[in-house]
Amino acid sequence: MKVRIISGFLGAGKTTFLNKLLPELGEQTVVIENEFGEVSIDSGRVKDGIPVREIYAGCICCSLAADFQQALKDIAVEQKEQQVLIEPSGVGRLSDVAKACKDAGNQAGIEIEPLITIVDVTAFEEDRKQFGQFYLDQIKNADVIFLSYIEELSEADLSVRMEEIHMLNPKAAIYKENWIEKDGRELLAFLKSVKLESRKLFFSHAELPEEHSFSSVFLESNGHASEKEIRQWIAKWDSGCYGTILRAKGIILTEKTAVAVDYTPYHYTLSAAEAPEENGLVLIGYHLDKKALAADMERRTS
Ligand SMILES: Nc1nc2c(ncn2[C@@H]2O[C@H](COP(=O)(O)OP(=O)(O)OP(=O)(O)O)[C@@H](O)[C@H]2O)c(=O)[nH]1
Repeated sequence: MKVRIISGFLGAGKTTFLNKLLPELGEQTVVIENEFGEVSIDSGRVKDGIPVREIYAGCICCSLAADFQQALKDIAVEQKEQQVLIEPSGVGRLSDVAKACKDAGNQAGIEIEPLITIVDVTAFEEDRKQFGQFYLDQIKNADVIFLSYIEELSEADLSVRMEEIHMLNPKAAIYKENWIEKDGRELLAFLKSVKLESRKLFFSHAELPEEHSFSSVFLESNGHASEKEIRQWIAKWDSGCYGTILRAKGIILTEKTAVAVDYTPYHYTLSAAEAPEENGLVLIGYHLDKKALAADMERRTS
């Protein structure tokens, strides 16, 4: 059974990348979605028809490692030919996820494909500064690196970023084009062209400094919000008055339709969506003032 891990920090583009690859991987593919938050949003974003196992409310690299290994072993027992795509939470350590796969694989005949990391080049400098080795674990342990939001950097800035990333992990193959514009066939061809030397995982065992400990909250919206109100929430998140919000996603019902919210401090989009099962947003960050966030949302939805 082949296993592919698609890692990357919060909002880097993991689910988008996974959805490009899926049509190329044949029918016997299973996705394992790991969400740090207590509500699983990404399982609903995976292409229709693909079985998804959800492991949420923690990370498969630490608190949920045992559940994760069991899920892998179960899949291996059910059908040996399957491929598994794993999307760890954006705040997981790739070294530990890969080790958990390796340990499960020793018992269940699992073959680990090149480890993929997606890096948002516009967020790289700031995230590296804030989260240090914890953040760099994903980059240092990647076999293949895809860069997102490259269209937002000048050529000169992009080549500086690429060089920095290369220096951090000289063995990784870096895909130099804008992968978001490519189809899955091309991305898979690149992945297959990567020649793997023996893989040695780098364990920094980096913990986040206490003041940066991540937490999450699900904000349920009981009524209808307007797009204007959603933009006002986002302006408040950006102001830092509720703590540091690093990621928000989910679907909010409006009077006429529903709006998918996709937020990081560097980019956000609001787009039309189908009515959701859960009318609300998952927020991940640190120093979150959860009470004030919930009160603000309640006050504004009617
Ligand atoms: N313009 C642009 N948008 C991108 C790029 N990469 C990702 N996105 C967008 O970024 C948003 C977040 O992408 P996701 O695929 O949900 O990111 P993720 O890493 O799965 O997010 P989490 O699992 O929540 O950490 C989506 O709206 C993507 O379309 C890129 O290179 N360029």
